Amino acid sequence: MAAQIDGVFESGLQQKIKESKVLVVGAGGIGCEILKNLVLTGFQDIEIIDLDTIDVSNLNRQFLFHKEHVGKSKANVARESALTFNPNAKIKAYHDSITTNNYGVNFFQRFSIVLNALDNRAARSHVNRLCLTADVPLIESGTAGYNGQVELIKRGLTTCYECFPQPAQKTFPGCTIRNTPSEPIHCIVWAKHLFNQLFGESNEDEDVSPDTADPEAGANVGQAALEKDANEKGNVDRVNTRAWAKQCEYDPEKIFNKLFYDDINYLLSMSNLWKNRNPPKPAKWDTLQVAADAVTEDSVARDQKVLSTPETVKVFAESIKALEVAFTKLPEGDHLVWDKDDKDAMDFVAACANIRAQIFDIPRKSRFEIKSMAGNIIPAIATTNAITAGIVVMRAFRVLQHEFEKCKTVYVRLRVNPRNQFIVPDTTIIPPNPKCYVCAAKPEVVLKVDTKKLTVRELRDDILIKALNMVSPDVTLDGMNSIVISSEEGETDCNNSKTLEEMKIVDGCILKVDDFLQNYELSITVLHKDPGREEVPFEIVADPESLKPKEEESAPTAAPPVDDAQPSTSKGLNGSSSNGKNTVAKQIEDDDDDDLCIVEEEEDIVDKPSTSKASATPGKSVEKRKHAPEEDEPALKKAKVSSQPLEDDDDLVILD
Ligand SMILES: Nc1ncnc2c1ncn2[C@@H]1O[C@H](COP(=O)(O)OP(=O)(O)OP(=O)(O)O)[C@@H](O)[C@H]1O
Ligand SMILES: [Zn+2]
Repeated sequence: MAAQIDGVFESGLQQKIKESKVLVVGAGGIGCEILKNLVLTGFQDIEIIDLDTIDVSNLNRQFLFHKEHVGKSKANVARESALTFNPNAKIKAYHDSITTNNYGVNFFQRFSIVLNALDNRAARSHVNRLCLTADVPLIESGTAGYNGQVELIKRGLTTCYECFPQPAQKTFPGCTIRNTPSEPIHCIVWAKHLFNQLFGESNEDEDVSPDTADPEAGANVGQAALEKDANEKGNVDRVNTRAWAKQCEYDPEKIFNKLFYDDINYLLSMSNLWKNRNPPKPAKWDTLQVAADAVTEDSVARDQKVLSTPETVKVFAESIKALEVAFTKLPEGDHLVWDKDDKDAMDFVAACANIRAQIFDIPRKSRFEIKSMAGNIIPAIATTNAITAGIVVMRAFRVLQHEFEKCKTVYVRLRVNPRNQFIVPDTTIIPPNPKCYVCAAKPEVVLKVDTKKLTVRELRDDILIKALNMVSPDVTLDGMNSIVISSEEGETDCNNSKTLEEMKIVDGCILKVDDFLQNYELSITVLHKDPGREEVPFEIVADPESLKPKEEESAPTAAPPVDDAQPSTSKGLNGSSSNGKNTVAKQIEDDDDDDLCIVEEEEDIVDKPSTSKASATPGKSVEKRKHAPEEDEPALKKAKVSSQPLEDDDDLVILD
């Protein structure tokens, strides 16, 4: 192998490559490329982990996988394929999630470097926290279409993955979705919720019926609304939607009339909503034509054009019947899972979204457009993955040589920038944010929430797990010695449905949160806020200082010393609206210009002999917390779409 021939690499580096132990997290588009690069450049001790199995759709860009591997573990097959390049390498594969408690700080401390090749924010945050605690350098990477990014995360030296707020995945207020949609995406979200109500995992938060608790409807919710009983949550209590659909044997006409005629009439009766909006126009099945002929099976035509109303209604009817068949085949209690690649599920969502759009006079979309919006799809491009993975491994060389100062974040772009760069390094290494809610000396955030409404379960699932990316949080109320949430199964279940107020968690209280698996402690100051219509259910502010009235100019923020918390920037997280002052969230724009030109300005992208001293893995010491990471308890995480702030330059980047 070329990499082992003397003179290809500077000898010190060659030795370090041989001696190092590398963990690759994720064996997908970037992970496969990284693994191939590692074995080809002489790395000999590699571990790779991926929780997934190989899907046909992976084969166009994950070149360690072939047709015969479909259905098999990604990590295991990646290992086998990579070994064919270098049978002498030692590769250990784990078919598992990195967020389980098999992989705690002790596990991470065994590595010289960790290379992330993940596709979701939850797993990235988790690895970020463990690498910080274990003090192992982490190279984080991601691509989105033609854009890519590689950054080093090193405790005390660079920003961590969570130092600055990332734009939250866009969510929409329930009343917009249920009562007053105004954009195609509102109808698409509603249609996905409807799918879940009828066939999927039904979720109280995904109610599709008119919301009489909408503050904008005011006291005057209309005659029809008054006549019907609303339940204590303000939802119109019909028989459970799924039970009702079953009773009427998924009759497309009945379902259509309920959703698009009765419910719309009901909304019309909430007259306050339509004072400054165009009212919706109810649609009744027998006044519509249903296409007589089959809607084209030509998948391109079917995907690209906006279907006529008769065609849409036909697709609606056919997809309901097909989903009914699939659903009734399942064992009692089981449900379907919405998948953009499932023809009937996608047809159903596209048809329902377009019928609702028409009712609300919102532009309708092609199936393809709806699929992209519903599935948050940005195409993965093999070349971007390959370039990005190449940069990851070159960055790994720098890290092994302890040339951290040369590891500036690198962006891969489609077109050269005004400086003629296609691969663009940042100008400086950005130091950690001293107010980071993860890597600061004393991580803290303020949580603004309606304490009369938020339940303990919602605090755990929506805030600690979903928004703050914890896995197994324990929560106590400061000064009261009371356990609010325990990670021990069942121990605090009795609190789950209580509101924060009922738990005596009111304005000004401080919660101490500890996630033993991540070795992560966070202090949360709770501020009560009254509910408002379009407001997000909660807001997390990572810099409590930013909430105080500005009396005097705060001292300018200097580059932070490693372990010292200092005043600085504010950040807003999640709950949807972020008020982060530093957030630069630009939209990724796909260019169609294919004229690529690689111009390297900085030598540090190119491999070059190094003169720096190298040492083995840096000394690490980790404080053990109350639970050993080996204790087993499966960790569940929800995937989130990630994207990050960018540098000062024109285009954006990032990535999942
Ligand atoms: N918690 C986790 N532990 C281990 N591996 C993970 C975890 N979360 C995600 N992954 C893996 O990270 C990889 C990311 O690769 P990639 O972005 O190419 O996704 P993909 O699923 O292969 O492709 P696509 O999402 O485009 O269909 C996936 O193989 C995924 O299984
Ligand atoms: Zn940080």
